[in-house]
Amino acid sequence: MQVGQTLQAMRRATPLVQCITNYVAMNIAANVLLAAGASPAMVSDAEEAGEFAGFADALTVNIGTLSPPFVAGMRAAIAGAEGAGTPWVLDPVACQATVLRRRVAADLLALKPTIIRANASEILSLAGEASRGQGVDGRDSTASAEGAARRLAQRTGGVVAMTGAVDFVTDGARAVRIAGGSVWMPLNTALGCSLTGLCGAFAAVAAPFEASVAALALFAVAGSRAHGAAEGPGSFAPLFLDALHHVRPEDLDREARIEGLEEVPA
Ligand SMILES: Nc1ncnc2c1ncn2[C@@H]1O[C@H](COP(=O)(O)OP(=O)(O)O)[C@@H](O)[C@H]1O
Ligand SMILES: Cc1ncsc1CCOP(=O)(O)O
Ligand SMILES: [Mg+2]
Repeated sequence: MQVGQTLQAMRRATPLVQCITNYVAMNIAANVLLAAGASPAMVSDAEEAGEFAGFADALTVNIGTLSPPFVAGMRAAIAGAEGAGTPWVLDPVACQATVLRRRVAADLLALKPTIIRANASEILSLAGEASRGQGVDGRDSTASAEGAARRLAQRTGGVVAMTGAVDFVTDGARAVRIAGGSVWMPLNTALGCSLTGLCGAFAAVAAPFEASVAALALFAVAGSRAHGAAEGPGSFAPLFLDALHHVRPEDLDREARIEGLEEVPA
């Protein structure tokens, strides 16, 4: 898969990505998008979110710090994105944890996100299966949730980009696994949320499956590079931002560890 070409297209476009994300992630995700080559804007109030989504290049919706005003903003923005034919990405943070989260995640899922980016525990919950997630932290392996991810993709017609020690991306028929990254990534809060934003940036320039693979591969390669120079989660964070910025398209093609899987009938 031509992930390098997709990275080049994303950087050339510098896509405007509207991120409705949580209070924890706002600053981190904005810096991740800027370092990678996109243009983030954290715009979530219902009074302007729909208007903004009408001209943004992509929208991402994250339920990390849920409240009624956020939900109203999400709904307005998704309507605006759909009206403009703009791709949108759902990040169902901790959707297994509470009644409110399960309900809002199910409501948003019914609006058919272009891409769902989540950890394995969240994917299992969205698919209606038992989840061992602890709050925002995944506690299930992606290997145990590949079937759930495929079923979810088939049900929604979107792409599922599931992350963990090994990532798994599927559109219900095609699937790949992506290796790499660092054990210090889950010890840096909001990196998953930031990756959701990056999926939006790539979805602005590529089809959802290819966009998801490129975004996750860039994270994996940058994470592996930063791991080599870091001493722990603290020193990892700035090195990871630098790596996101410095990975060139040809580096991504060379270093990405993407395993294509056999296609299953949709
Ligand atoms: N044990 C691990 N080893 C390597 N990379 C990991 C590991 N766990 C998560 N990652 C990477 O961290 C990023 C965020 O994924 P994840 O932690 O699953 O999301 P979330 O923060 O939403 O739970 C992804 O790029 C993923 O590949
Ligand atoms: C800690 C926390 N609490 C509510 S949202 C959030 C951030 C979760 O980020 P991620 O899912 O990327 O780990
Ligand atoms: Mg998350």
